[in-house]
Amino acid sequence: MSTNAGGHTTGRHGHSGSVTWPEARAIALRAAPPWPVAEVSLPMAYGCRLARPLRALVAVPGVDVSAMDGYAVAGEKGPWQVVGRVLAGGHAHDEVLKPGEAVEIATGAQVPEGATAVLPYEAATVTPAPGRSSAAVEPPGGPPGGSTGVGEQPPGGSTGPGEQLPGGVAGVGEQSPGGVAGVGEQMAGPGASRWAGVTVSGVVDEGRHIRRRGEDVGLDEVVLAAGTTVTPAVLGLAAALGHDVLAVHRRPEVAVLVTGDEVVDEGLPEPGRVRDAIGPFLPGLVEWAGGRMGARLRLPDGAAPLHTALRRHAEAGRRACPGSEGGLQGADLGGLQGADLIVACGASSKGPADHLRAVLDELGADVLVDGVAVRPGHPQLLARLPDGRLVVGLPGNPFAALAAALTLLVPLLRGERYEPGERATLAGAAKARPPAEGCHGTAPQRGPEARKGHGLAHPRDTRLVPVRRSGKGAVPVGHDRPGSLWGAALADALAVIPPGWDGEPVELLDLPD
Ligand SMILES: Nc1nc2c(c(=O)[nH]1)N[C@H]1C(S)=C(S)[C@@H](COP(=O)(O)OP(=O)(O)OC[C@H]3O[C@@H](n4cnc5c(N)ncnc54)[C@H](O)[C@@H]3O)O[C@H]1N2
Ligand code: MOO
Repeated sequence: MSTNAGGHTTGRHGHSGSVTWPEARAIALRAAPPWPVAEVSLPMAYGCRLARPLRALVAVPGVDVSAMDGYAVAGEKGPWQVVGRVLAGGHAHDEVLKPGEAVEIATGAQVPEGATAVLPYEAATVTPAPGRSSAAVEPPGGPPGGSTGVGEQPPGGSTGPGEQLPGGVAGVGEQSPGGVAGVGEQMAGPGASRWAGVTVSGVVDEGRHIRRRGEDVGLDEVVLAAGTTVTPAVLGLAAALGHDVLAVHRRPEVAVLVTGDEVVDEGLPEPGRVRDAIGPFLPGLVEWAGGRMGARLRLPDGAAPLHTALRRHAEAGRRACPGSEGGLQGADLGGLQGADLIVACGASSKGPADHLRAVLDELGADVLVDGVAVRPGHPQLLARLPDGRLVVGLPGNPFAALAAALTLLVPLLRGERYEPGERATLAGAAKARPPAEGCHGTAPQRGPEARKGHGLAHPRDTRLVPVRRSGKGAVPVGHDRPGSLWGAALADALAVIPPGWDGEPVELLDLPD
């Protein structure tokens, strides 16, 4: 037996056959398989982890483009003769720009070969052709409602030759929304006569406001490592780099078996019945931990229904393997055919209706965790079926089930992405209910130790205590009986209190928000 950094002993401990809480979590992490890889469309990849590094299928930008609305000019000194216009998404200017020439250009439009820099409208002085009105250089159809075309008189003043247009008033980009200059319009060639004699001047630095091909991302450059979680930004980046599908470890699908003849799914439970309080919290927890919620089946008490459901799942798994034929029809599989992992709620303890352990044995499962020295949640199970699929057994008491899910299920679903929680001091520990004698805890400690809050500790078992983070540390919220989720609903974390805890900072396990 050894002691880890959190002060827990590791190895078999506490209840017969059970392992310590840190060891149970470590076993689950070791058991987490790399979930199957699939090529999925971008929206489907959201929340999954990349199975392969993300490479750029195209350079970004793909060609040299303008970073500003203005004029692409050739040669370092103006004035430049305007010879056309290029819009984003339109035709490129098909001639090499000669020194002394310029094209009006939109942000994102391809910069013509030969261009030295882009002169933004704000820095440009446009001079109409001598003896021609500004209308002569208007784009076809004239400027859109109120905006000023190149060389047109700006509001509130006359535009004499050489006068600078007000920044942003005239612009290719402004004309497009008005439908004046269609996307792709290019005024080189015959249309260039409209520009005859129009010049533009200003001061440019070589290369200024030109985004060069591959400047953001080079062709074939690796931008993200395998294992990266696909966030909204990753989806946008992948699209920008030319991807329509991504190879991801698809999110494991979790099927849930809810046992218990006394458990009802809706309405007011009659005396002797209880509402299912575990089924409702699992979908959110599974999604939060990176899984996908699959089928939920209600099973009557008894070994046979549990045996049948798990055996069918194993057969469904074999059918799902490439090359396997025959077997059960989809309708017979009870919705378990897609599941990578099964969670069984209840039936994990030692009562006459608690058959999970025996059924797993009958099915030849390898039981990896059979009870954990933790309160609440000690009758929790982790087993691997002969086909490799994992079964997590959660206790029937709802808060115990939540604590067990955070112990085994979340590490299994997160795998390599799992990170232990931060450490925090425990404040106001007196609010927490000291563990009661018996199966759910031990007698509270008395004296100065208890006043420091050490009464929360159990001599042999870890305790998981609902807390809320505050400026003064984590504050136990109370209401933490195994059968009630009240405390967990008030809390934002479970404090992990090691056996024999003496007041040092404790790990906080996040609760799903
Ligand atoms: N002789 C022993 N008895 C018990 C032990 C033990 O070690 N020895 N452990 C106790 C602890 S701790 C727990 S937790 C429970 C776990 O029991 P099971 O996992 O077998 O679950 P059940 O017996 O079916 O139910 C326990 C309790 O929870 C209620 N329940 C069950 N399912 C749900 C649900 N989906 N939603 C809400 N409530 C549910 C059920 O009605 C029972 O009250 O065993 C102790 N006994
Ligand atoms: O799992 Mo039980 O207390 O530990 O409710």
